[in-house]
Amino acid sequence: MMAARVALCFLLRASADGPEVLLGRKKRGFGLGKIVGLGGHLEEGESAAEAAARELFEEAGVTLVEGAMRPAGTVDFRFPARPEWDMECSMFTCTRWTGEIAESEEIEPAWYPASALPLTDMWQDADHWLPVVLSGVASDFLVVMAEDNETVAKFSVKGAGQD
Ligand SMILES: Nc1[nH]c(=O)nc2c1ncn2[C@H]1C[C@H](O)[C@@H](COP(=O)(O)OP(=O)(O)OP(=O)(O)O)O1
Repeated sequence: MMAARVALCFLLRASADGPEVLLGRKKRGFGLGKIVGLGGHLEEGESAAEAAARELFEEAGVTLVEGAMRPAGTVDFRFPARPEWDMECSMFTCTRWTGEIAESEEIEPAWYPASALPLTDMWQDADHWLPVVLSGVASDFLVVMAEDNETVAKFSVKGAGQD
């Protein structure tokens, strides 16, 4: 089965205590209750960057400043026990946007220190790849979930990219 294509964008801002990242608690759909990156599925004819920008507007009410999105690598999420959940995820970071961050029906956004991510409330694979992404290193990751679709059976870095 072909993996669905999804895109995430991590908004970053500076604080006195170091960089912070915008994540959100999922209020419905896939990963309900978990804290996740903002984003979602690509629509027909959309690029990953276009999808990420659309989803950030739909989920948090912000408009990304054109040209301010930086490609931040990919994650190949595989669920061998549920192959229909497989996702090929393109990631971006962005430090410039307009509009006030607002809660939506899908997600409750909040800022977290990059050095103190809410890992216990995230997918269990996130601690393998999110700190790397936030450090500015663009890599291509492979995450294979175990039979329970929650624990990580295998994690690898396919190759280091350019940032
Ligand atoms: N193992 C995993 N770890 C993780 O941190 N994020 C994962 C993951 N597997 C999938 N994801 C993310 C990627 C993707 O952005 C998200 C699912 O996409 P969506 O939020 O768009 O799904 P939904 O079905 O809830 O939404 P709609 O497309 O709005 O119906 O889950």
